[in-house]
Amino acid sequence: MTLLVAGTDTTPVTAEWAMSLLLNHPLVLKRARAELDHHVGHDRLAEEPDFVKLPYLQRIINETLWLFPAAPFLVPHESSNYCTIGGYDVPPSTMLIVNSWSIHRYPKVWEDPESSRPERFEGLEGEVEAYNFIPFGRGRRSCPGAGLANRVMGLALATLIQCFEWERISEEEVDLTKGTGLIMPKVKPLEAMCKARECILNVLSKL
Ligand code: HEM
Repeated sequence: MTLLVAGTDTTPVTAEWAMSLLLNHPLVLKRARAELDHHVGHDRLAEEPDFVKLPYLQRIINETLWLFPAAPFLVPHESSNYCTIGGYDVPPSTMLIVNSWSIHRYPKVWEDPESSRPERFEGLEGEVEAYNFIPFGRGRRSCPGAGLANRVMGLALATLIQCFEWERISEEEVDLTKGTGLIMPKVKPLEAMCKARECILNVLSKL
């Protein structure tokens, strides 16, 4: 049951935030498409083994998880012993809630925390754990689906970017207001316009 609840909405919600950010930052979208065109080409869809050659796509995923972590308060934890956190004495059996949203936007740790810049993850591959980046939690109870979620998001975003031209439905930026709920949804579901890319019609017609 936990697997179903934790694994169903989190990934699509994150993909929706990612597409919303890309529509508001067409240059980032253009760069992601150029990376895909260069390393995957126009004769097939991106596959998992391609990911090592697609660092910018991974930075876009990281940036999305960083700005809009699907579980912004992780899952409540409980202290098993006396401990001290940030100078506070915490007795055993205390419910502890970690606010990843605030940690990700903490200006003493992250430069320019409110803006969307996938480039901030450049050079941090494999080191992000040391940089207060905890969209999947940390430690023994961290998300067991992190690897799967990263791969599914990678494949979904790569396919959407590779196969379609994307545009906002108006000049106005996509509304990035976050809604309430355990899994952070958008207040307004994303609406966008897309058109199949000429160069990929051949691949699409064989699906
Ligand atoms: C973007 C996608 C996802 C995000 C952001 C996410 C995030 C999280 C977070 C923050 C936690 C709590 C970690 C903690 O409290 O330290 C968690 C727990 C969990 N997640 Fe995910 N998750 C995602 C996708 C998935 C998927 C695809 C699955 C399974 C197929 C999954 C299964 C679980 C389970 C079973 C737990 C509970 C682990 C435990 O209590 O020991 N998650 N996830």
